Amino acid sequence: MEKLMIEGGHRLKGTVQVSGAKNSAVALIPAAILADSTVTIEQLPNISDVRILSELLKEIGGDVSFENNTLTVDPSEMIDMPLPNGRVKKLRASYYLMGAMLGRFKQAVIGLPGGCNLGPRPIDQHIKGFEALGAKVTNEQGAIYLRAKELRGARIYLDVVSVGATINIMLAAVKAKGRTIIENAAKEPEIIDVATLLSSMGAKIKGAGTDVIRIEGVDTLHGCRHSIIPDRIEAGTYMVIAAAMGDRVLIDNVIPQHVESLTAKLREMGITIDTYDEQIAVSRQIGSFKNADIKTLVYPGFPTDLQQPLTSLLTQAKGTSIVTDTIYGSRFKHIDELRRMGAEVKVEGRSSIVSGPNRLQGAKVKATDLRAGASLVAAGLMANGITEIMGLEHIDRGYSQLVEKLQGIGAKIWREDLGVEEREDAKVGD
Ligand SMILES: CC(=O)N[C@H]1[C@@H](OP(=O)(O)OP(=O)(O)OC[C@H]2O[C@@H](n3ccc(=O)[nH]c3=O)[C@H](O)[C@@H]2O)O[C@H](CO)[C@@H](O)[C@@H]1O
Ligand SMILES: C=C(OP(=O)(O)O)C(=O)O
Repeated sequence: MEKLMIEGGHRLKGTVQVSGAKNSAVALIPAAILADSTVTIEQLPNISDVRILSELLKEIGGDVSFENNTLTVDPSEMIDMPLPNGRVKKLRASYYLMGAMLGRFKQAVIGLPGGCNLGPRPIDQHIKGFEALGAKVTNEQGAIYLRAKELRGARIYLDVVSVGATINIMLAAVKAKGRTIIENAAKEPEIIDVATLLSSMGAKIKGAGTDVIRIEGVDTLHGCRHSIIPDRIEAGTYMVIAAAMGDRVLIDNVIPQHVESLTAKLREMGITIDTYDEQIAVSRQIGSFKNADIKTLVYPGFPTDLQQPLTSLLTQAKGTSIVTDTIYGSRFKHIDELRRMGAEVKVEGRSSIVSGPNRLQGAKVKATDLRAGASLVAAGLMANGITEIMGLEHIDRGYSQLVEKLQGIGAKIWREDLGVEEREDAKVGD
């Protein structure tokens, strides 16, 4: 077990290469189950969520290899093996095995997912969708059992705009008989990416990226080759870090439109941002920048996944900022840790209220979830002295080569083994 060490206060300069999108990857990989021949996915991020899902596909009989960020899956020998426990609990996106296995085998048993603890994360809309397609769904001892004689297309109106439910219903519906219409669908870029892969496999999908998705079921899906979109949340995290500490940091392999809500907010604060076709340059003129209020919304609104990293930047802004999370009202576990570093932040209901500017001091802190980890990394880079971040396993779920990428732009950051006492503490915290 390791911890992350950061010596803060160093200015950053150079180019950061963004990896493939975690939230696409974790849906594209299960989607391969639906094909009858080899699916190749290129430019995947080398993160633990991807490695765990690859192992899960092996567990159900897939012939899987993951080398040089390219995953090859031959799904032809897969079976409908129950997965009630084990690896499925280590990540959120194992719920996509439900839609994909239901679509292929007409049945599946999948343990309720893990992932970031952001307060309640129900999957009722996924289940509503599966049931509308004709599946019987039960929860038996923490695992979801799905069974269908056949899947028939249906009109499904989502009560809540949900990324996971939209993708899961697409996965279950592409091989159902007849037409499925998903209304009030989520519009995140990752949904378009999954629809692109499925279409390359022979699926008939229209409207991905709008709030009405139409699917005509087909009997078979074939293998294909697909290249994933860049990770807009990883790109956004580096933009925030560059805004705090960057002389000029070029973020390469990004679709600027995907991070527009962040770009607009940073410009409002007085940060200089230049956008190019696939790159964004972020520079901060020496001196203070302005406070800003943030409200997270579904895409194309400000992403909840960037709320936590941005809060660290707001500790350096002049004035009071209010960060309201309308998606996950209790996504504020990073605040206690930021306070340990000297930040003046309080939480009221669904909002955190940040007073700045406030010089942060290095401290021993713990990442409680993935983006809490990102916010602590950002804070550590801004702080005076050394910051030690525990809970690295959360960060490793979503940031490929974090240490190397930050070292590449001049950050003093490294991994260290935990001491005996720290190992014991980490076990107690599990
Ligand atoms: C693997 C993945 O892609 N994770 C992302 C995905 O999570 P995930 O797909 O789990 O998030 P959703 O879009 O489903 O959740 C949005 C909101 O809907 C609620 N909800 C969701 C489903 C449901 O059946 N019932 C329900 O009430 C949730 O509690 C939440 O308040 O989108 C989130 C919101 O952009 C991001 O933070 C996560 O990084
Ligand atoms: C919440 C996140 O991930 P997950 O849904 O996989 O837990 C995230 O990526 O910020």
